[in-house]
Amino acid sequence: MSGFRIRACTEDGGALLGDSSMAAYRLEQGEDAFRKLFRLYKRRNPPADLSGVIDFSQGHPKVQSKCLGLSSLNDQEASRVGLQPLHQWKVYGLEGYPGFLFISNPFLPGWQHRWVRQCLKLYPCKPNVCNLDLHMPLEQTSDLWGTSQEQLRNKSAQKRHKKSILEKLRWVTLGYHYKWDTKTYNSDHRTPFPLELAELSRCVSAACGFYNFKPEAGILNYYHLDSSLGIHVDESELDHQSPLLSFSFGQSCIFLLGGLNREHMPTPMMMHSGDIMVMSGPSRLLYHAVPRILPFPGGDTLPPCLSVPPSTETSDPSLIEPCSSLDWEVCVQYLLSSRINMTVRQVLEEGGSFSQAGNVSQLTEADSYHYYDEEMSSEGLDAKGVLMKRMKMTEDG
Ligand SMILES: O=C(O)CCC(=O)C(=O)O
Ligand SMILES: [Fe+2]
Repeated sequence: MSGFRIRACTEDGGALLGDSSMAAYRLEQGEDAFRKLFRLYKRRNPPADLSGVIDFSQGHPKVQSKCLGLSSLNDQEASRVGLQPLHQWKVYGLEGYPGFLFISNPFLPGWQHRWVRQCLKLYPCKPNVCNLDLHMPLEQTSDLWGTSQEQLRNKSAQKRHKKSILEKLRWVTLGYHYKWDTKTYNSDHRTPFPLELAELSRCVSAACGFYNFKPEAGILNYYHLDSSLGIHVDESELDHQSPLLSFSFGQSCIFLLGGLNREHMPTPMMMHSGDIMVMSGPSRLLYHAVPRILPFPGGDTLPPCLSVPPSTETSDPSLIEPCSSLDWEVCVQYLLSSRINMTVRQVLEEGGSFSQAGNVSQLTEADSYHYYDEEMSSEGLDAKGVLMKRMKMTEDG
């Protein structure tokens, strides 16, 4: 064990972990700090002490409020994608993480609903790509919403609920489609990036001072209560100067933000429905992971921001249409035990192309996603559709 690991445990770990977590936290030889903390928070029995997990909406000595330049996004642009006026946003930075911004649910009441509906009803449709395409015929994956909606609507009435196909969805890729096996994007595998999601991303990135951000690729992750996302760095994009944006909806999660290597003690934080993270500058290539999904306390309920009815406002119907109450019923049943995350990335540098870059894959372990999902693992595939043989080797990142 290196001296650095011991220091990380006693200094950073002491400040961030609650007492009982600290007792459980002792680095074993050969286990890096990130993996150790990942396993700690992934554990359900006995449940981990969450008192050291930063909740940005509750304040914390390491959290600083940030002011954004108010002229970077006007109220009308913001409202077209369901965002509050910029002066109402609560934006935070985190000590020790320059370039990292956390925006605490800036969505207008009733508007997250439209994004959830897009993620469940629209974005899994062709030509977008999803995990189910890897092991199901096209006829079965072409209309996940259509095949699942009745089953989901009746979910609460059923004693034993048979999983709908929509509940087997684990990821969708948009724009330049990420190839999980080679860990690359390709110029010849690109489909149109959804306009309204591009606009949402442009609004958020401009608000944070990134005026030239080009939303070129999206990875949507669909989590259930037993899902986690393994330790990784998002470095397959050829452009690392642009921010990576991350939007969360539904149940909350613990997100671990680490350093440039896995020996660096990560910081655990909550991500709630509507929260947005921006990883930019020195924080763009940090290790991170989602060890745990946390159902809203009390069970069988949604967080308050999703318990309001969907907004019916139609000021600019062409951008994102309202979520009907019929569609919302299906989304509610889905979200009672799920979290959806959308990440948006710029793939190419300004004026760059794949041929210039050579599109050479950097096959590093760091970049691989090591999902673990109890149900999917029983089907012999992990959430990204990678064979379990590989999963077993890397199970917890
Ligand atoms: O679900 C999250 O919050 C993280 C997703 C993520 O890291 C990714 O898709 O690369
Ligand atoms: Fe990531």
